[in-house]
Amino acid sequence: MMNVKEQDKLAQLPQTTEPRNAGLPLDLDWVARVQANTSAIERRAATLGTRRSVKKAHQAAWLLKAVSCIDLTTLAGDDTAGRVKWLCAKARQPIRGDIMDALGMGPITVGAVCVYHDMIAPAAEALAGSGIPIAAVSTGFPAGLSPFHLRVKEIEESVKAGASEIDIVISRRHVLTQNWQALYDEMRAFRAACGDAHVKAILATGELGSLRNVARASLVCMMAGADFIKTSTGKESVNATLPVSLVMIRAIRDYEAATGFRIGYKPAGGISKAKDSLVYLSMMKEELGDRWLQPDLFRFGASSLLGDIERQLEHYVTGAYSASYRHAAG
Ligand SMILES: O=C[C@H](O)COP(=O)(O)O
Repeated sequence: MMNVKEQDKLAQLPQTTEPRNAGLPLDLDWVARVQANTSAIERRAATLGTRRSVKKAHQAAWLLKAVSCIDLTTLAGDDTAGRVKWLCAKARQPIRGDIMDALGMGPITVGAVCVYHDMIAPAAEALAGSGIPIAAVSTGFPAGLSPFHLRVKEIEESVKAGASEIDIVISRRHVLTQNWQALYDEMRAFRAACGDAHVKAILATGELGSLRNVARASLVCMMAGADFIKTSTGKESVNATLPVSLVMIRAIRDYEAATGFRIGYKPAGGISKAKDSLVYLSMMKEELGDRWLQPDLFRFGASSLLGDIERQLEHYVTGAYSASYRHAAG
């Protein structure tokens, strides 16, 4: 079985804290220069996950790395305090103790728990003392079409209630009409309302019309101070995809090259298989480097990924697959 020495070195990288993105004045010339070569991006995306695979102990280490980067999410109209408390217990001990013992691993946690505003209080109670952050979706999630002052107020209320990460949704219409000033101003206001809480800008890429729009919206949100850019709410008909991810992480790379600020990336929606998480991690490593394999710069927004990862790890330690219903986080 795997022990710490056998682990891939990526699992031992230190947790560090980045200086926070200070943002930039809106640079419309830079925005206008941004293009996206859709066919080249799709060709590159098609190669991801096909060229190399990680096996056995290395795969187990990568899967544990993926677990540490999950924003364990419940965003359902029928969420209850009971469901959120169960999720928080899972966040504290994401992989069963017998599997972790067999792997020779000490305790790990997920990156954060992600909930609607009304579920922050039960999450705060259940996560007390764990150090696991609470992320709250905000600003009229998922459509973002409530009155602007209420969207700002919602952020303030969620921070007051105990969320240290706020996942805002942008106004898609500002992107579709190329109104970059309006998008920038909105994002600046959301960032200001967050105070010390970190802000993830959800672009809802499935509704932005083109990869070029995704690239430009990513850049504008970073200029306006986003700490993370995130693909989707999980509620659009198309959520996280590899082509969209390539566009967004290359925008992150360009922004770092120009400003020195490292922005986090959160693919979200529809990522439910362990093998998909490995593709995302290897894409981050290849495109941005090892620094983006830490939860302060990379998260999966996922409600059911953890269950499949636990099932694969159980297979690794026992040689047998159990039924997926036994891994209820799936
Ligand atoms: O931000 C997280 C997403 O809402 C989760 O989407 P999912 O339920 O498809 O994993």
